[in-house]
Amino acid sequence: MTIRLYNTAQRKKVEFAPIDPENVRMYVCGPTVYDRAHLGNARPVIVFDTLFRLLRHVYGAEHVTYVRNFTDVDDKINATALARKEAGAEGSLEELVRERSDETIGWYHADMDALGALRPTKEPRATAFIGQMVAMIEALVEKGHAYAKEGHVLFRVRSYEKYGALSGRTVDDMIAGARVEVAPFKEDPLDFVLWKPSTDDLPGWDSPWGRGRPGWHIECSAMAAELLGESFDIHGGGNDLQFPHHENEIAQSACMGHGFANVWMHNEMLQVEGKKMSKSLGNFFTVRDLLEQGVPGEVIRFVMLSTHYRKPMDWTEKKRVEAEKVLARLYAAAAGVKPSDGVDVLIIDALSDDLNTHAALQRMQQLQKKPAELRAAMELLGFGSPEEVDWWRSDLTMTSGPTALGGESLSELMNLIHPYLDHWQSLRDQKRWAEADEFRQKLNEAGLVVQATPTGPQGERSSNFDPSKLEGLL
Ligand SMILES: Nc1ncnc2c1ncn2[C@@H]1O[C@H](COP(=O)(O)OP(=O)(O)OP(=O)(O)O)[C@@H](O)[C@H]1O
Ligand SMILES: [Zn+2]
Repeated sequence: MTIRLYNTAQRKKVEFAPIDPENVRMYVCGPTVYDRAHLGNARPVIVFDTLFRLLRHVYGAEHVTYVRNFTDVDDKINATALARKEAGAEGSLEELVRERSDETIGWYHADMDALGALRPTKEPRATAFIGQMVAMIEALVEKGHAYAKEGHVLFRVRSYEKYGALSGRTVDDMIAGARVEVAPFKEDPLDFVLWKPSTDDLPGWDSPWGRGRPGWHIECSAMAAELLGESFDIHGGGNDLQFPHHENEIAQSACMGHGFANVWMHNEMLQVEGKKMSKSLGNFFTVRDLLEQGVPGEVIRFVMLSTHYRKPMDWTEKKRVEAEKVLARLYAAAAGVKPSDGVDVLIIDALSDDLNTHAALQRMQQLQKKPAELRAAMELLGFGSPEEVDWWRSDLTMTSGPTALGGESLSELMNLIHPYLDHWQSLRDQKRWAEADEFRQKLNEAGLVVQATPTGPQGERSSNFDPSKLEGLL
């Protein structure tokens, strides 16, 4: 099985050959944990989760290490902590910073779990690796690739000849196009911060350059080296990080003599009216907003995977509605069956072609009539099991139309069972519990399993469903 991936650094699809098939290693830039993740932030999570699942399938779950960091050194986290302190919150600033990061990480986990994303093998927090960052910065200074000035340490960009190679731009192009900060402590405007001083009211760590904190870029270089080694297979993130973040990561690590990442992968942006969804533009909604509106995580995942990761995409209501209909049908078809042993080869082929998730989802739909295969495909693609996911039951009740469900059309089936559900509900409304339970038991014997949900009673046919046994019950 050959996996082909588009390597940004080579600007083409390449055959993927891991350094060590016993330990395939991937690093993805994770969130800065200052607030709820917006829907754009979920795109790399879902994309690289799909790649993680493919790699586990091909090389074995035990043979893949996926690291995604939490950036918990950040002025916005500090600002929240300071505001809480000023409002009278108990604890030191460090504790309040920690509290804010913990809180945000908790939200992040809950939200990304709801999207069916597996937790990465390791999720390091930057603050737990300050020692490694300081050591790397010291080595860079020693090698002449960095210099200390006024409590800052800066990376000397022009000391690294290949700077810009990832995005295929020259240093001079980049100066012209970027907002580079000019500062008195910089030799060159392009030089970027490896370490900066902290004032007393900010979190800080002791270092050879005084009390301070690391810059963002060095975090990833240091954590990747520590947890994955000096060379590893895949580095991922959104294409908004390509420059400067990833160029800077490469410069730091290459100047350490590290091989760093072989394949660079970048997801395109989730957009709103042609612009990147982002906190700074204010054109965002959070994953939690959608979940609270009742959009199931599986539906968000499906919509996300419908577009290839290297294409920009929008979230639209139309896509949501369509995805929900399709998925509800697939869940109904896969419910109660055991997954087949293998996963349909066309799904693996599609994913192996630079994550052609669009084709994989289409193939998944073609498997509707082969429930065991369908179920295995849904598992591989990260759609939770029909027994644990329950929204689709009520969804099917609401859907009407020509959808065929095991012979009868869905609307015929709904017409058939509705009077029974209504009768059960009216007994419950009147608190005639014993009768309600007895009635439910009879429905059960006819193969109609009913249960109460916040949106009303739901019925599901079991395999021994026999409509003739319903006759005479009302
Ligand atoms: N609109 C988007 N579409 C796809 N990926 C995005 C989008 N916005 C951010 N990302 C990705 O989300 C991940 C986390 O990024 P980060 O925590 O820096 O985001 P952020 O600073 O909260 O976002 P913003 O860019 O909105 O300020 C990164 O991999 C980044 O590339
Ligand atoms: Zn990074």
